[in-house]
Amino acid sequence: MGKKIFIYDTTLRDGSQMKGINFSVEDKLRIVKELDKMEIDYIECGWPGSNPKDEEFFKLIKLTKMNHSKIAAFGSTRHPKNRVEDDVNIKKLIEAETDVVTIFGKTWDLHVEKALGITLEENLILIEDSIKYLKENVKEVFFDAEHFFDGYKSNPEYALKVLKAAEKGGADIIVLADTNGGSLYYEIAEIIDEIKKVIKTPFGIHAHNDSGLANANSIEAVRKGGIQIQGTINGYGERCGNANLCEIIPNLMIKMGYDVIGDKLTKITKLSRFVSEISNRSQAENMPYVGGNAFGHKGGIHVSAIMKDTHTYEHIEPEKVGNKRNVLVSDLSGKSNILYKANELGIKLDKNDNVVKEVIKAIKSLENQGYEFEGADGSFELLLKKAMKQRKYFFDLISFRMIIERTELNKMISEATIKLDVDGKETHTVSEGDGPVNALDAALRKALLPHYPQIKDMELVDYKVRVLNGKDGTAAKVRVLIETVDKLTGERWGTVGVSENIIKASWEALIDSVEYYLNN
Ligand SMILES: CC(=O)SCCNC(=O)CCNC(=O)[C@H](O)C(C)(C)COP(=O)(O)OP(=O)(O)OC[C@H]1O[C@@H](n2cnc3c(N)ncnc32)[C@H](O)[C@@H]1OP(=O)(O)O
Ligand SMILES: CC(=O)C(=O)O
Repeated sequence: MGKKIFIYDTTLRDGSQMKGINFSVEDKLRIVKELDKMEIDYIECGWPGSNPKDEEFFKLIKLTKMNHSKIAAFGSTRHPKNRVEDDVNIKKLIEAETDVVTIFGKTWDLHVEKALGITLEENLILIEDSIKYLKENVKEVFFDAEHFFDGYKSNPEYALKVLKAAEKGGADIIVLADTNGGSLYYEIAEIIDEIKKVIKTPFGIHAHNDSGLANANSIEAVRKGGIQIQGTINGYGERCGNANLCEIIPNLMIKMGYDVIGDKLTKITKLSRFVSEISNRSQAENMPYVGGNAFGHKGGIHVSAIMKDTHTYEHIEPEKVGNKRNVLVSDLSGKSNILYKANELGIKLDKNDNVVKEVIKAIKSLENQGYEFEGADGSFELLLKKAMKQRKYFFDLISFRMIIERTELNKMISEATIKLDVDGKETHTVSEGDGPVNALDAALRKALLPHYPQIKDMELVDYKVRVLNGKDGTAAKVRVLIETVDKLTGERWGTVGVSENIIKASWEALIDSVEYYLNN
């Protein structure tokens, strides 16, 4: 095992400074629990002096037993007008009774003079006395040197004086912050070489991603001897976000051999998705290591090669980070995509098999008409089974009719009437729904339930419509993608329909969804 690098997670503090993220106290407690299970060393949970929610959180977290992680409270150096022992924010930090307190202080002369409006000397004094006072009351105190790299570029002598003041105050770790995220990795390296000549205190980095280099800058700091990386799950954070721990941790462990989170790396994909869910954001599919498409292969040439050796188009085995490989079927597919997907379904096919050629031809032609099979694995499987003459049919549509009515009371009512042939018997049902597709779904279920009672366990969970040729206005073709779940097993499948008529496109996707379920 290599050298230990300490991870300081600030998802709950800097992560929550991202537009659209607003954690409740309960959300924070749930995330802390997961980060602790992942053996994250430090969890910065908020600013006790900032708002009542954070105050309440810090009261509750005291009652929570942690197995690995240390809890950190965040704040600033004392206000220039206050004596340190009278400063409300400093008092609140101490009252939080956390293992660690992290305070940030100004390092850039521009900020000292413009934002704080004090002299450079006064700033050195307030940094040193804030840290010294906290050290008398808290076990570990970290100093975030805000804008350190910009400060160094503006006035290197003063930026180093700030670090010396923090060291004199007794900071346990000095965290060099690239607050505006504008630094390049070689600048980080060059500047760190200079600070090492001046301070002995261990150092870490807090990098923002405004130049797209937060991860590279953090790794560069470690290469230069840094022992702590501050970052967030999924890279959430103010403006363009923070260094992304879901990318940095695998790099440190797999590529560089550091000791970071013990044997928990295989759980990092799950952690990323959990935090996305709690943050009410879709996980970025193309996120390295943990994204849904991080090991997804679409081009036929890629799929052909990974079937021979996965290293041809994968930098690591997906299992190392708890992710998995997936192959997509589209008009960029070759025979290998079809073979791979068939194999996943337990169907053995030969590359020269006519079925493979037939499916490829059908997919390319259907995608040309607007169908998309990447997100419609259920429809793809039906297509494959049809080509193999294995697809079973359970009902035939005779006709359907939709009525959409606006009542005098301004209520919208959707009603669907369906006539089906099921097992040679004509079935006629009517249902109302929240909207036309919901009514169609309800009428279809009503007709099929007496014959196939198992469909009560399937549920539509997502419905997406995309206009394919917008220039045709209301006559444009639309693609409907439906996602359905089996409530008993949790299995999900997607189906697709395309038409100029949104109801017809929905119907196609809907019957594929039911037929997929009944075929399996
Ligand atoms: C780089 C970072 O991400 S730092 C973290 C940023 N996060 C946040 O700001 C979220 C939490 N913040 C808050 O809830 C509020 O801003 C509070 C409670 C901290 C302060 O609120 P207010 O007292 O209303 O002040 P306001 O937000 O308007 O301004 C910040 C004050 O802090 C001062 N300040 C800024 N940095 C520091 C510092 N390092 N040390 C001491 N004081 C500082 C500013 O000069 C300003 O004081 P002034 O009003 O006398 O000019
Ligand atoms: C401390 C912090 O959040 C920053 O400097 O960006």
